[in-house]
Amino acid sequence: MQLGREHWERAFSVLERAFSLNKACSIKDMKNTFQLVRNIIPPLTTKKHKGQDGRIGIVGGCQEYTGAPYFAAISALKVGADLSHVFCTQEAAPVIKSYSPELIVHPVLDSPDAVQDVEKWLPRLHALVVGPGLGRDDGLLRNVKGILEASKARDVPVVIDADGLWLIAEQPALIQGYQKAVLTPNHAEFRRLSEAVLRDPLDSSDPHGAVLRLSQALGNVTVVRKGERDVISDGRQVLECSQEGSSRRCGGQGDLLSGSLGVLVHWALLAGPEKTDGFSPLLVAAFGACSLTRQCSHQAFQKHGRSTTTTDMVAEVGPAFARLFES
Ligand SMILES: NC(=O)C1=CN([C@@H]2O[C@H](COP(=O)(O)OP(=O)(O)OC[C@H]3O[C@@H](n4cnc5c(N)ncnc54)[C@H](OP(=O)(O)O)[C@@H]3O)[C@@H](O)[C@H]2O)[C@@H](O)CC1
Ligand SMILES: Nc1ncnc2c1ncn2[C@@H]1O[C@H](COP(=O)(O)OP(=O)(O)OP(=O)(O)O)[C@@H](O)[C@H]1O
Ligand SMILES: [Mg+2]
Repeated sequence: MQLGREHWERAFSVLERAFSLNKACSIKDMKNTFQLVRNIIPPLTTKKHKGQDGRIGIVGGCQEYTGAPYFAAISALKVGADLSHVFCTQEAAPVIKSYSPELIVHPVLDSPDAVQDVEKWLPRLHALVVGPGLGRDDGLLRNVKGILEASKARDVPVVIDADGLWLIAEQPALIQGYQKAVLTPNHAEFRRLSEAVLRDPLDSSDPHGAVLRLSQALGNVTVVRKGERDVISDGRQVLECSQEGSSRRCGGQGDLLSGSLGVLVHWALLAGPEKTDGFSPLLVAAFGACSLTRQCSHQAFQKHGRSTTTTDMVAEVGPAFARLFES
């Protein structure tokens, strides 16, 4: 289905080059940004083997939270990854397995050998999503610190969300300057992170500048600030995604976003900057994940209204993806 002028105007209201004043971008630019996302999507062919379109790992899942890693892992598969692994605590594993036979679940995160147990999978993973449903137990966070260090050493791209961002706020050096990292804070996580890194109260009058500055202070790590509008920056450029979503704020929507982003980050890095027209591949991947999540929310809300939950959104990943990126 062809998307109309109004759609593009809503979808992408502002494109801002860093250090320049706000410049409303033309409809041509908006279309082009969606085109950049399309450019990074690998074609479906009969010539590929299982795994080539993405093997994604999710690090999270503990006694309290089993839904979040499930949403992230299943969303990665629904976007188009071939295999989705969850590294969680022993207790959480049977619960997460019971939600879906499609996930590969490793009950290792609270073991004394957690770092080695995850590390041996790293050569086979294209991206790691760290944090959904992780919780804030000190022992678990120590293990995750080791997993992040091992991922950096092997150049594995990482998306950091939820309690993974709690760890980064405590120890920003863990991610400082790592060019293959994307952080996806919600409102509260952004404030915590920003105040920890910049050591200043957050300036709420300048949302674009705040994201730009945080990214710069972290050495150009890509930051996605989720909210009524999503603001994305790599410290050089700022993109805003205002794709129409819905007014439902049920839990788990951010998990859908981070899981989807895990796959898109892999695809974007594989495609490289030639396909993203000078934009950082991670910026394009982030724009893709934000617009997809919001479109899922929009479509699910049209069907389910007030009773919309993240499970309803997961069911929309395929149709929403096709509508935004394959039409
Ligand atoms: N089904 C599951 O298993 C799910 C599990 N999840 C997992 O839960 C863990 C904790 O994650 P989290 O997001 O609850 O984080 P946290 O830092 O405690 O912030 C919460 C506080 O921040 C505030 N706040 C938030 N947004 C705001 C806004 N826009 N504007 C203003 N305030 C806002 C708000 O404050 P309040 O309104 O209570 O004052 C709220 O209480 C993590 O592991 C995550 O993955 C979730 O993924 C959901 C599905
Ligand atoms: N006020 C809003 N209006 C429209 N969309 C929003 C609004 N706030 C958040 N979103 C969208 O909801 C999605 C998840 O963002 P949110 O801030 O809820 O993340 P989160 O708190 O991490 O979610 P989770 O419950 O999974 O932890 C994003 O796609 C974001 O664009
Ligand atoms: Mg969250």
